[in-house]
Amino acid sequence: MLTQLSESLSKLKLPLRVSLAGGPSLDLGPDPRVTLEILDPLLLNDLRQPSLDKLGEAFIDQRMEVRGPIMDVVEIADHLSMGLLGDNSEPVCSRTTHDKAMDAEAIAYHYDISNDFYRLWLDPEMVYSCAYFRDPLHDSLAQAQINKLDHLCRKLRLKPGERLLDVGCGWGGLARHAARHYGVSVYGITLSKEQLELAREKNAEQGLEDSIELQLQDYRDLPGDQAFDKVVSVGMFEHVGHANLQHYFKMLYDQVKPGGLVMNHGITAKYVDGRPVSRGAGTFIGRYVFPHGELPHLSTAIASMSEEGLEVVDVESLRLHYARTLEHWSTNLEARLEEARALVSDKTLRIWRIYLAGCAYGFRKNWMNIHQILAVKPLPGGQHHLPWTRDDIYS
Ligand SMILES: C[S@@+](CC[C@H](N)C(=O)[O-])C[C@H]1O[C@@H](n2cnc3c(N)ncnc32)[C@H](O)[C@@H]1O
Repeated sequence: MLTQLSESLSKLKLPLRVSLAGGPSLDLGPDPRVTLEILDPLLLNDLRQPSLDKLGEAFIDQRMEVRGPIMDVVEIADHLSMGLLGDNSEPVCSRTTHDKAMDAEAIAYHYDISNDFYRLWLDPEMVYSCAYFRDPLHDSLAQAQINKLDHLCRKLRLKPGERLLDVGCGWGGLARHAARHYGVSVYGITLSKEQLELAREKNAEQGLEDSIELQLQDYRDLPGDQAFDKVVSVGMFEHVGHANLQHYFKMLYDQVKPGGLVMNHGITAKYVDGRPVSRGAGTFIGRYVFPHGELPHLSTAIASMSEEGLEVVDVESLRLHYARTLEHWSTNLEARLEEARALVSDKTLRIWRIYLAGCAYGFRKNWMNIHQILAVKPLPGGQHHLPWTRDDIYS
């Protein structure tokens, strides 16, 4: 059976061994670093057109076993796929009309799997978004996450006594950093019950309950009464969807006082129409990792913000920072697989292993980007009080 495939596969010259369980094997090049062991012979047919979603699915459904470092598995799977399919983007964009019930379900699917599982591979403050490697050679993940929290607070020019809204607050790392180091009071919202519980515990342990209030709330239920000096949203707008983007930015606009700042930090698509790249990788993420997630292009995000009256003042790409962050997360998880097995199902663990290593690879390859977009809500006369240079952020 393997011989039927050998002609198309062996011309790829990859450090890959393909084997049939208990049967023959085929080396596609010398010194294979990775082995794909086919457990279900029907899979051989799929290997003729090996899209990344099909390969990923075969792994999570245990129709195929992989051996070798997970980063190598992802890289070689991509070369295999590209060698046989070419370098195509996915033709269609998967878009949904999001409603609150659908989004709550999607968030529970991803975030409510187990706090202890996330604790295994995130930094101590459990920040679940791109870190900021000021010193790319020496910064640990923990240091880079502190750098990121501080970078956001500095860009937001937080001052003692101000009120900050954190939309999609996760386990509360940014709220605690801002309250402790910048003297602000924070109102944060999440849709994840598990996150909320642990975030509140962490706030209490650190004696910050008086300055931080966290609630289980959808961004569409915020009151819109301009009660906040600053608004921040980190790693959340990927859940909003193109159909709701305009409304989402209107909600952020409505929460902030005139003259206030809004920071949106999120993953953005490579292509302007938001279509995913890379032979099924986006399909896999949408199906198994972030249901109904959508990545708008930077230009779409900026256009929506502008339409809602937010004046974009600064944009920063952190693409390589996110590749590095995901490498740390993946390495941490790979080092603790036994503990992880006790916390989540085998299928979930396989999905998260592929997702972390695959996204590290994808950011490195420029399949998607991530941008911090800072905007101001101008005062009625059009002016604002931002400094005339950016020296204050970097001093
Ligand atoms: C990737 S996590 C980022 C968490 C946090 N900002 C951080 O950097 O660690 C995304 C967060 O967005 C929240 N979220 C997603 N959709 C939401 C919605 N419709 N309303 C409120 N929060 C939402 C999730 O519950 C989660 O807390």
